[in-house]
Formats: sequence, C-alpha cells, structure tokens
Amino acid sequence: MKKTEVWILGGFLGAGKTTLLKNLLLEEKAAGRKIAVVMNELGKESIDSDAVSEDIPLRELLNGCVCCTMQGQFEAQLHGLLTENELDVIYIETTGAAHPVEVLDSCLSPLFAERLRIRGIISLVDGPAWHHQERLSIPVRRLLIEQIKHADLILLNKTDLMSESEKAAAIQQIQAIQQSGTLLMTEHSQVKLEDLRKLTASPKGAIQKADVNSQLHLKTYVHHFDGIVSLEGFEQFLKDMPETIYRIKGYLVFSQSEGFFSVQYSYGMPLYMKEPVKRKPILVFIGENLDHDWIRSQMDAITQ
Ligand SMILES: Nc1nc2c(ncn2[C@@H]2O[C@H](COP(=O)(O)OP(=O)(O)OP(=O)(O)O)[C@@H](O)[C@H]2O)c(=O)[nH]1
Repeated sequence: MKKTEVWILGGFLGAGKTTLLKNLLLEEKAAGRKIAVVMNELGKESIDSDAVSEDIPLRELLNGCVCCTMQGQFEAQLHGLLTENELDVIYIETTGAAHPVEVLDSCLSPLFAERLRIRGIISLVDGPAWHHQERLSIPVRRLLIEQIKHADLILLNKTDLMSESEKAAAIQQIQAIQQSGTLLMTEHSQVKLEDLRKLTASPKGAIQKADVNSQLHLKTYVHHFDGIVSLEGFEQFLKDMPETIYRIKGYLVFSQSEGFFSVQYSYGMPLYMKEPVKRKPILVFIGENLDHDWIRSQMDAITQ
C-alpha cells in the first residue's frame, strides 16, 4: 500500500507556521498532489483555517495541544483522513506550544504505522524573538531549544527584520544546539518543496516534556467584540500590555476605517490586513499567566 507522507510544522507562537503552510500548499497543489491538513490551535476559535482552501481536507483540533491533552482526538482525526481520502501528503500544523517529538509520537501510533511515512519535523524560529530571548520566560526558552533540537529542517524566519550581525549570531547559536539538521534562513517562510524532499527524518533523542498546562502556563483568552474598536486605543494597549502576551490574532472593525481587518501580532509587531469578507470580530490572546479580567476591561475600554 502506498504510504502517505507526513510533515510536522512546529515552532513557537507567531514564528510563521501558517505562512509556511500556505506556501507549501500552493506548491503541492501545483504539483497535482492530494493533500490534507491537520491544524491544532490552543484557542477555542479557529483563526488560521482560512489558510487552507475548501478543496483540501482539513481537520482542526481546537482548545488544546496535541502533544498534551488531545492525543486521542488527534489519532481519530488522522484515522478519519486516511480512511476517507487517498492522500499523498498530510501537513500537521502544531500549536506554538507543542513539543514536536510528542506530536511525532502520535503519528507513530500502531494504528497508522503501515499507512504513514514520516518525512520530518520543520521548526520555524522567529528570528527577532530569538534575538530578544531575554524577554521570554525560562520554560519558553527551553521549549524553543527543544523545537530546534528535534527538527529535521530549521527555518530561521523573519530575517527581513534582523541585522546581519543578529543573523550571524542566531545561526551560530542554533548550530550549537543542533548540528545534524538543515538550517535555512527565510523571509515569510519561503522554502521550496525541493528543499523538503532532500530531507529524511532522523531518529529522535530523549525529550524534555514541555506541558502547556504545567510548565509553560500558556493560556488563551478569546474576546468577542460587540462594537468597533479604536485603532489608537488598541495600539496603546499593545504598548502597555505585559510582555508575556506573545500572540494576538483575530478580526476587528476599527473606528478609523471601514470594513474588517485581520489582526496579527507577534513579538512587538502588529499587522493589519483588510479582509474582503465579513468576519466575527474576535481576538485570541495567547500568553503566559494571562489576566483575563484585565484584558477584558482593556478591550471593553477601547470598544465603542
Ligand atoms: N516581517 C515578517 N513577517 C512575517 C514573516 N513570516 C511571517 N510573518 C508574519 O508573522 C505573523 C505570524 O505568522 P504566522 O504564519 O501566522 O505564524 P504562526 O507560527 O502560524 O502563528 P501561530 O499559529 O499563532 O503560532 C503574520 O502576521 C505573518 O504575516 C517574515 O519572514 N517577516
């Protein structure tokens, strides 16, 4: 029986996993391959699923992490995908908090051993965040190291936001953690399928468990908006908020302009993009020790 290839896309919150997925799906489609996607998000709301066009089978695992609490559901979803479709490749986008090897473990379940060919783990490193590691808590730094250590391909991403000396330092530090994987520097997660095909998954060493609930204290909070939001107020909030809010994403309507905007924030950088269609105005906040009441009051204060 032909085996379905599996790629696991890892890397911390906002590093560029969905951007990579979009790029790879375009190439895979152009090559005429049958693709499916499994997306795992920490929050209850799906924000990234639009990255996958409707003709591609998509399974979403929301509100938890495959590597900690959702292993059973993950296996059931994989099983469903494999029985309902004849697939060449499955891409699994993990949450930014996932330990890649534990995700790999789930794929190696005896249920699918005959059906899947694990091609490898791709870990994205957010270049600017790596450079400012001192802003991250120790469990998060430990997780970043684990994500690098066990990757078959490491993409040092967002290099457009790094100076030459920052890039050189990051490369040296990453290579000190992991010598056997391939390291590429990328902007907007641009990598060729050709580069992936050259890789073969290597056996993984001992892993340190990074549990979303116990060590990392990563939590999500979803805020539903019932009005329009002041852009100035939102930007002020970004300046005032604790550095332990690592990621914000969702959709908003701003008082200053018409229509819906997608909002993406990671490591100090907000990005707003006009949305062609109507959206539910929500924001998902992901961070450590999130103070829900404080975020709620801040969001209420900027909503008109
Ligand atoms: N400047 C710059 N921005 C980038 C680059 N790659 C991704 N981004 C932006 O960074 C933000 C996060 O990218 P995503 O691809 O959604 O990151 P992710 O890892 O999927 O995020 P989570 O799923 O929340 O963990 C988006 O606004 C991207 O457009 C890059 O190389 N340079």
